[in-house]
Amino acid sequence: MPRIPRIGRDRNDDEGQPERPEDRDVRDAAQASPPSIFHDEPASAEPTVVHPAASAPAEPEDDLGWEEPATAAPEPAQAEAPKREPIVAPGFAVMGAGKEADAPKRVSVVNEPPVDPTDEYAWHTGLVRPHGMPDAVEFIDVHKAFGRNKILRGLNMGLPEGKISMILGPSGTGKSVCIKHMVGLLYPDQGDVLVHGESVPNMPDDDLFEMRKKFGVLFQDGALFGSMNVFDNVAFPLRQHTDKAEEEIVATVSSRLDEVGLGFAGDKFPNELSGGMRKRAGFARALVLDPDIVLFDEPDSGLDPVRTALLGELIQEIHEEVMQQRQESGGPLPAFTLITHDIMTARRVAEHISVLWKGRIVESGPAEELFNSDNAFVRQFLSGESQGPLGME
Ligand SMILES: Nc1ncnc2c1ncn2[C@@H]1O[C@H](COP(=O)(O)OP(=O)(O)OP(=O)(O)O)[C@@H](O)[C@H]1O
Repeated sequence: MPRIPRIGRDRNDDEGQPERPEDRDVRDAAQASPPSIFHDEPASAEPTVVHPAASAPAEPEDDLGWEEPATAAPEPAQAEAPKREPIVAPGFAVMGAGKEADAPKRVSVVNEPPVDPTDEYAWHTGLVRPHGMPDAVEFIDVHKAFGRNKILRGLNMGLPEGKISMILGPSGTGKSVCIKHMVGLLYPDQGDVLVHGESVPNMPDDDLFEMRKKFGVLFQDGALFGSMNVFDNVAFPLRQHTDKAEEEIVATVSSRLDEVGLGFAGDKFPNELSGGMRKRAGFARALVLDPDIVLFDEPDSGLDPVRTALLGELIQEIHEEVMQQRQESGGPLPAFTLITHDIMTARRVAEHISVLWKGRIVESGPAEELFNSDNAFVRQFLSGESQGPLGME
């Protein structure tokens, strides 16, 4: 049985923490990593591998595999007029069926200024707008600190099944920390994280190991193993976590590589690929075990606007495809969750948005409703304005 990393369960500070999985080499990762979780380690940091083709690496061909974008212009957000929900006074009431539904319900006037502008949670209505689907992942009053640095401070958040959702929020607010809680690489100091209704922090190691098979994770830069070619990188979870015959592995990997437009690149090494190609290879690897939940940590970082738009389209296409398969097979509908700072990507791709700030949700709900929110923070963040509650602090 592979060793399950239990990061941050006993200690909260950086000093003296157990060795992080990110720091392990490929062999350790093979033993310790969940099936499709590959840590946020740029290929360039991997040990140098001399490969015939790598001795004089060709300039990465950025355009390989990409077709011309149909258009980079954003789709109209919705066909029908957005449904506006009443806004509640900051810090008081929550509508819908969220965990805060027991809070006193004091519905106030739309655009009411914050009760106390010096209150750092003045804009956190915590409004949970109904999305009509069960949650694949739920954070229930989660608190997490590293030493004195309190990152999650009472986080209540749901990520719906069958949707592409996004967690948006300022830098350093704890978005990546959320991903690590979902897959059991970090544990809450307080509160609970549920995946398909099961508590991750309370899972025995064997169950945790199985639970991780539900996830595919695409970390920034694809986090490919630099010592393996693209084919072997994508085949890695299948070889580690299934008993599939090599013939079946070849068929699965080839089909996943074709899907992401890298059918021709199986024998290339990560250092021969452009950033966009590495991300697509990482995406193919994240999908190879048919996960129920796919997590993308800033998939658009380092990509130009056109490649970003194309990656967004690819995510939508594959989500739709998996939706159809699951509707036919009856399995859980796929929950794709992206962490991004790119508002254009959010406008184009997101069906559900959670805005995270200071360790709590400001508002969450269907994307078109969030883009039409009357909350000044949400409005500022989703329009990228310099004026508003969010400053440089
Ligand atoms: N293992 C750890 N030990 C100590 N501090 C940590 C650890 N992991 C994360 N942090 C801290 O938690 C905070 C939130 O980090 P996180 O990476 O989740 O932010 P983020 O919202 O994803 O930011 P960005 O958008 O810039 O990527 C940061 O201050 C980070 O330094």
